[in-house]
Amino acid sequence: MNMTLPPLVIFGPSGVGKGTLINRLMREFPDAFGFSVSHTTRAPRPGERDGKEYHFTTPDNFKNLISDRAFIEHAQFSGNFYGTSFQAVKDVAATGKRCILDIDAQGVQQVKQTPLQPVVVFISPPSITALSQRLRGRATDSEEAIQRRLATARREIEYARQPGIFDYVIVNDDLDRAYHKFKSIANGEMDARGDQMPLLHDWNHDL
Ligand SMILES: Nc1ncnc2c1ncn2[C@@H]1O[C@H](COP(=O)(O)OP(=O)(O)OP(=O)(O)O)[C@@H](O)[C@H]1O
Repeated sequence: MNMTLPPLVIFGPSGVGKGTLINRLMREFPDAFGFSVSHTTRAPRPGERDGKEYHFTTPDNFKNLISDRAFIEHAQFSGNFYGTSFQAVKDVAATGKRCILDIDAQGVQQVKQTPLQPVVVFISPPSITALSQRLRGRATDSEEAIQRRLATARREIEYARQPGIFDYVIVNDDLDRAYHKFKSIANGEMDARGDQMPLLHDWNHDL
């Protein structure tokens, strides 16, 4: 059934719970969903295999792929290129799985310009205060990194608020409730429903 479903694009601010929702979906339906293998120009870390964790490539080759329009979306982070190729998404579809793309707002913009017709899901925090608490609760970042993530979050949310960006929004308030909605959208159920975009007007609270 999933062979006919277009790629599922998930985006939302860092710390909102995208990974948590996707991991749960993958655990419940290990055969139904898959991730595409991205290209990168960064060096492989010990244990990483070419074609498994990433397609490792040189900056020159990466630039050639860009000119050949091989990428659905690509971006540069800390001096390295990263990209998702059309071929990588096709490779997932060829296994009979629905491809999940967890990308940022800039990537969403790029994917929406391709003929893939992805289903785009924005994962929203119930409030900015909750988002900042989750980032702190995860305890993976310094205070400076958290402030940077919150600034980026603001841009992601502002992008998502523009008309016509997402097909569904899911407010990740109660995890079980949010997952239930996420699962029905991911499975392409006819009666799947998203949430309303929340106001998120608590930016200026003490975060
Ligand atoms: N509904 C929820 N209620 C409370 N806490 C949650 C909920 N969903 C996720 N969390 C917690 O919030 C933190 C951030 O979640 P997660 O790492 O999945 O976010 P993310 O959107 O994938 O972030 P990043 O983009 O940085 O990878 C984790 O500690 C997770 O356990």
